[in-house]
Amino acid sequence: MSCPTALTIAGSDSGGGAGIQADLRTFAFHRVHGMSALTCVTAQNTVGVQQVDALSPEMVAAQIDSVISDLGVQGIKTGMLLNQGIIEATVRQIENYELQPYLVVDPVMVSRSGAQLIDDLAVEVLSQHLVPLAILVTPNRYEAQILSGQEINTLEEMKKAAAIIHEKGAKAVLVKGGAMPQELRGVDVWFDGEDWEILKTKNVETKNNHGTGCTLSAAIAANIALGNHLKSSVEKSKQYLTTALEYALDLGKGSGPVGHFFPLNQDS
Ligand SMILES: Nc1ncnc2c1ncn2[C@@H]1O[C@H](COP(=O)(O)OP(=O)(O)OP(=O)(O)O)[C@@H](O)[C@H]1O
Ligand SMILES: Cc1ncc(CO)c(N)n1
Repeated sequence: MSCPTALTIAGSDSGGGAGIQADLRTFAFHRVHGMSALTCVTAQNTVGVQQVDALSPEMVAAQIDSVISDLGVQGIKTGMLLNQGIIEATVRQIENYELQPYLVVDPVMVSRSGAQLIDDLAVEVLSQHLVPLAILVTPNRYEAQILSGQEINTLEEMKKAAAIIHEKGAKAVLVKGGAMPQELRGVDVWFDGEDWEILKTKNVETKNNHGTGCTLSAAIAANIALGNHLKSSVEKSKQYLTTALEYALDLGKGSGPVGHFFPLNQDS
């Protein structure tokens, strides 16, 4: 039996809510074979990130070599890339294997709780060298502020930031509204250079929202691997994420993980 494959280039979250753990669960939900190139290990839980250790850029590149040369790939997402060396290694491999048509970049820099997840130096390299290769880049409010150099408090400012980030070369941009004020929470702005779309779902009232961004970008990569067009991949993934958020798990003392396999949760 053949099966589409998707790759996450991202960090590990020991608490299982975000990072490769969320990505691989999301791939599995979509019946896509999940593969991973691990960039770093975080000691992390629902409350925060306690410690981080990086893998070497060579090891990140080697993992990408291993999976691409043997299994092939139809959808890719990047998550927490941590430092300049890892970002540069990722950029080289994307270019070597001409993986740009499959690449979704979640420019993980600052978590919604405000924790910095990437070195200062790395921000510039990510913005200048990785973002331009992507078919889609999915910044949250804070990341969009950094990438666009503008403050974002309103829907108009989300749209303006999306246009500025699009100028950097990404084919499309989705500015996510999870960290926006209440009335805009759950509202994301899509821009592909021609069309705008405001993706709006209800604001799900829950403190258990750990891994929303990872889950959304992994679902988009899975939908691309399944052969869906980019825009419809984004729309389907937004629906998936919203339901997963409604079935989020009340675990830990902080923000619990979203419920990736919500139909199973429903039965139990
Ligand atoms: N309370 C909410 N209700 C509905 N949708 C939400 C809510 N919070 C976040 N989302 C949605 O979750 C997705 C991820 O957005 P968010 O801004 O949380 O990303 P993020 O900060 O990268 O996530 P992470 O917590 O993984 O770092 C977006 O589609 C956003 O609209
Ligand atoms: C490993 C990892 N990747 C991404 C995020 C962003 O949510 C996180 N908290 N941890």
